[in-house]
Amino acid sequence: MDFQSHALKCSDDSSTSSDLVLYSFWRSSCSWRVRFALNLKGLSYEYRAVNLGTREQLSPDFESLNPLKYVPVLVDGPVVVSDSYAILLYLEEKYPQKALLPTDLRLKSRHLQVASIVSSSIQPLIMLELLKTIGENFGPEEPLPWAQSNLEKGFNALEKLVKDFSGQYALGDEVHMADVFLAPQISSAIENFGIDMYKFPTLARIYESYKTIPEFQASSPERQPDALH
Ligand SMILES: N[C@@H](CCC(=O)N[C@@H](CS)C(=O)NCC(=O)O)C(=O)O
Repeated sequence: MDFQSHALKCSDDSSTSSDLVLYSFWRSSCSWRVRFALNLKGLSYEYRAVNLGTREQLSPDFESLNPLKYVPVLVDGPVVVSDSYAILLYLEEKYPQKALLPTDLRLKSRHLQVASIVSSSIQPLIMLELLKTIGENFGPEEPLPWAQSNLEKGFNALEKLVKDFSGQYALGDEVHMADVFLAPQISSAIENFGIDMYKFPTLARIYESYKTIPEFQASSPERQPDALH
């Protein structure tokens, strides 16, 4: 794939929302957050698959889009932004329809806290590359309990943070930023790491609600063009 041509195209300033391009990998939970948010905001976008299986993220062309060599990357005309948290804040400001952050500061801060816990204190500790390194250095039986204990530590905190605020979703009856981060992470915890959600009753309950949201369903890994079935 020619990532470079896109990076060059981004220097052209004449963009509209129809210029949105998302660099994504179907199984990436970080990409899933952005797909979910774009769907919630009703924004159409061009999907460009970056195959993490063949390490396409390491190509010089992709590196010119994101020097950290991770998906997701969103390109919006002249703007290139990577990192799901930054992308979410960018989308929120540029496309205020279907707000993902409430105006109430107390609630807003909790949304940011939940999103940040998922993206900084859970997902980086269970990344595939890290688990591979743990397996190679400490034995093949080590990665799974490592991942499970980090997921459970994070979910314990998240359960406490959402329990008294939750409604149909994490922090009320509207799908907001906390949900955009929680839904893919809970799905991955169950599907990839065998986490039993009974210890986290609020998270388990809201996950059942997520599964019925069309925008969440459409953003799921198996519905992406690069999904391997
Ligand atoms: N904090 C970043 C993390 C991005 C990230 O870890 N992406 C993973 C997929 S979920 C990736 O691209 N991994 C490729 C690699 O490890 O080389 C975000 O939220 O977007």
